[in-house]
Amino acid sequence: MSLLIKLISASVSVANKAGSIIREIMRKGDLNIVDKGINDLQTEADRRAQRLIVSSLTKIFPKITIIGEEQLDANEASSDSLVTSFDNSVLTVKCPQEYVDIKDEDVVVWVDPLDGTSEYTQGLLDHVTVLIGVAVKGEAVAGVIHQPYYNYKLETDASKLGRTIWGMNGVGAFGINRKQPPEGKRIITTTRSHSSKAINDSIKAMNPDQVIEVGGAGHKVLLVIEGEAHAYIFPSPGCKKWDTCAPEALLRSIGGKLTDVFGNSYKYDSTVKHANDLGVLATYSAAVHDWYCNAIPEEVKINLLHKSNM
Ligand SMILES: Nc1ncnc2c1ncn2[C@@H]1O[C@H](COP(=O)(O)O)[C@@H](OP(=O)(O)O)[C@H]1O
Ligand SMILES: [Mg+2]
Ligand SMILES: [Mg+2]
Ligand SMILES: [Mg+2]
Repeated sequence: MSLLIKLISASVSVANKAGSIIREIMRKGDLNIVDKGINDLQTEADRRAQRLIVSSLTKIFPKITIIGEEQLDANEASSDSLVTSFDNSVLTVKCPQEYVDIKDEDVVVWVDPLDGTSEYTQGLLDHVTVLIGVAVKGEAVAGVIHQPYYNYKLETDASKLGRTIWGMNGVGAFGINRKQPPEGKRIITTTRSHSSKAINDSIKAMNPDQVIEVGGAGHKVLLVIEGEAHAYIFPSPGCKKWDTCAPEALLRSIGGKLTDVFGNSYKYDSTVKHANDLGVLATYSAAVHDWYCNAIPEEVKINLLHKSNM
């Protein structure tokens, strides 16, 4: 069994339990919110989900570097029992030849225990995802996106609540049906809680038919994959490597693309800067990516570049 398939399989299992914790904390209603900066919230769910994910994956893969969004006291153990099981459906997949021989030290796992925290605290629950991204030699190769409240408005059947999607370069994506967005239209999805003038100016320059403002990098990439939007536009600083690693890998596995505003892929090795200073641009197909890239005003791009060098 290849290391990568085992790692994705374990990530799917632990992401599912992290989702249960996120639902449990919301049900009990004690979110214990702190602001880490300006409009940068953290709840008990972010903390508990990250402890579970990092401790569980570390137990199985002690030599792999794992980087999580939340800065937590390393001495504080997970209060939840660890997940050391493997998701069987992933284990049946054949690892592409190019990844068969990768070593622990080639791998970095990027964990966003709860993406869309702002929306979580406001009760916009289907914006929330758990993101586990796997980078190999600096490249986003596989991603797990768990959406704990998928179907929560439609379903009364608890067994249908939530879904887990995963994808790997050279293998494809599972748990989601890719759909082409409507032809002859331009639908853009973007942030609802971290907007800026640069974002608004860029969207205006794209002359869209519709703009969907929702929370979460993971959630917006799912909208792009399911054909609800043509592109996810965020020409602003604020997103970090744990926001984009899993979404980038998942998108790539189905022929889409996630880059900075210049069209360059981000790197995900353990020494990279965590901030995605040059913004995020994601599209459903690599063929349309350049159009969106070129439509972002030059002034917006230059400003991002200047700020990133400061
Ligand atoms: N200005 C900013 N400050 C802090 N985090 C930001 C940010 N802009 C974007 N992000 C983070 O990027 C992710 C996607 O943002 P958005 O939902 O606004 O599109 C969120 O992840 P988290 O919810 O995991 O923190 C969000 O916090
Ligand atoms: Mg956060
Ligand atoms: Mg996030
Ligand atoms: Mg988060």
